[in-house]
Amino acid sequence: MTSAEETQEFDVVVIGAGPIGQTLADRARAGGLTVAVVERELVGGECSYWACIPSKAMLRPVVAIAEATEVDGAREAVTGSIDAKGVFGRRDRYVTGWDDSGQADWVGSIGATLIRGHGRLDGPRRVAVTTADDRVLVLTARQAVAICTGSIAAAPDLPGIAEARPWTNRHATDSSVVPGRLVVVGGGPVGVEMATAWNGLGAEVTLIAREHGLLTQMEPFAGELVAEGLTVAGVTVRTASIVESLRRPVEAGPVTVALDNGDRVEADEVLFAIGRIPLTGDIGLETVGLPSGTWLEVDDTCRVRGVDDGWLYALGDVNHRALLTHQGKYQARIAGQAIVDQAADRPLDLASWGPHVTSADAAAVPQVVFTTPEAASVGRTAARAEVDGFRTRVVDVEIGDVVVGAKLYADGYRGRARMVVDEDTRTLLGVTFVGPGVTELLHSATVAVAAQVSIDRLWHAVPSFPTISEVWLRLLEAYRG
Ligand SMILES: Cc1cc2nc3c(=O)[nH]c(=O)nc-3n(C[C@H](O)[C@H](O)[C@H](O)COP(=O)(O)OP(=O)(O)OC[C@H]3O[C@@H](n4cnc5c(N)ncnc54)[C@H](O)[C@@H]3O)c2cc1C
Ligand SMILES: NC(=O)c1ccc[n+]([C@@H]2O[C@H](COP(=O)([O-])OP(=O)(O)OC[C@H]3O[C@@H](n4cnc5c(N)ncnc54)[C@H](O)[C@@H]3O)[C@@H](O)[C@H]2O)c1
Repeated sequence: MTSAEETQEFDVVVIGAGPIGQTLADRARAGGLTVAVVERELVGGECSYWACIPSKAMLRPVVAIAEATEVDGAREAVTGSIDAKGVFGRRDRYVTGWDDSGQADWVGSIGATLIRGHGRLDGPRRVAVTTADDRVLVLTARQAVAICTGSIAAAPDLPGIAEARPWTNRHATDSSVVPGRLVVVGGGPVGVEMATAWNGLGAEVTLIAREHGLLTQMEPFAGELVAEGLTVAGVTVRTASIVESLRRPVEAGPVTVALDNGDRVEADEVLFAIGRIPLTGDIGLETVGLPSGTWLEVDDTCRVRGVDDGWLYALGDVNHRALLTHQGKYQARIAGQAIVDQAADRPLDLASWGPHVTSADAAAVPQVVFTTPEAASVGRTAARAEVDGFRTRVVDVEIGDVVVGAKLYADGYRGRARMVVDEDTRTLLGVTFVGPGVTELLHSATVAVAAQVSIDRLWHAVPSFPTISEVWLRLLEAYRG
């Protein structure tokens, strides 16, 4: 039982202080609302400590070296091997030694109240927080409760999995020891990025993907070029391979990974990067009539479906719209505006691309995979556009053959770009770039897709010479024919 003294009232209660919960708190505070943010582990969430930030801190040195070796004259200056200690030191700085006091201070600096503990819904508009010393504090929310609890790595139910003690994204991003041999299972973004990072750090890496290619959410050529890049870098890539069991008979000994074709791969560590499961199993969803442990289905303002009065929001990974930090933060900006406007009795504008609708979740999600080569995409793939019923035309260019800026960027540049055009509106449905140095190019495509810029107007967006951006001209020329 909780006593009346343990109850506090706020306009908004946010469960989970990852990047998405923090962004929502910021928007609600900017709109003058009172906000409590509940966090049970580290303020900053998975992204700050075991995902985006440490992985990119580790990948950047690997990519920098790979790029230098693609430039005649610079290549000769790359001697010796990567300094793993230096890379780990760099990562440790970016994760602030897994100390969240800076981010906790930031929550205070915006005028939100940080409450440390495990949050659970306790009926409509109520959140019960169990603190580390087992006190229960009840928070009530006048306007909204936002579930921003994120996700954890999925673990397969395989014989020998417990004794194998597999790595998840956590060990893959916080280990300061380079295993001699590492098996990475999963050909998605985590798998290919971690294979790139640990191979660059000196591990002998085998990447095992159950599908026929890698990065299957992107255009097929993205996975093909990334697989080629991994192979050239020394990674053994095995696609269409299923892990059937694991064995680590001696605790300090190697682990053996058994594949469906009878092959065995021995390694010192095995990383499972096979997707995520939502952290919704122990957050009191049943107290508001929702099933627990599932992804939360939301409308386009990120309100959870099936909840009366629309007071419950779910943002970021938990709603499974796009498991990306930037897209979850976008949802938080939109939902935050909706919560603030509703509190002020202002009507919501629910038109597509309006201020209270996360239209980009469906049409313009950008993603960069930081491999060598980099893979960057926004919007629909050609296959997706076809399934969605668009009348499309698809144009491809080999970047290294036709873009002078790319040739100058890397001798023997290998990369490809694709533009998927909606023939009825002559606007872009999706764009993909794969190649060295394309990451910073992606936002130009995101602007074109989200703003529905017509092909005819794109001719007036002149790329600087000689940059990789001139790929836009080559795509337009290919479209014109
Ligand atoms: C290895 C890896 C690399 C990635 N790289 C990128 C990248 O480069 N770019 C990108 O955009 N995305 C990347 N992602 C995805 C990105 O990490 C997630 O999309 C992002 O972290 C989602 O943010 P979130 O706030 O929803 O969840 P999280 O970051 O997981 O934060 C959720 C927070 O809620 C807390 N919490 C959970 N349950 C409770 C509870 N009951 N009570 C209180 N607190 C609770 C957790 O402790 C956590 O702090 C990567 C993912 C992985 C695994
Ligand atoms: N740079 C980035 O933007 C970035 C980097 C890392 C992760 N992320 C995001 O984080 C999320 C998680 O990434 P992820 O790569 O773990 O998941 P994912 O779901 O994107 O890819 C997992 C892959 O593992 C495969 N798989 C599933 N079960 C398997 C099994 N039992 N055995 C073998 N393979 C299996 C899937 O078919 C899939 O190809 C993704 O949504 C991703 O977009 C983004």
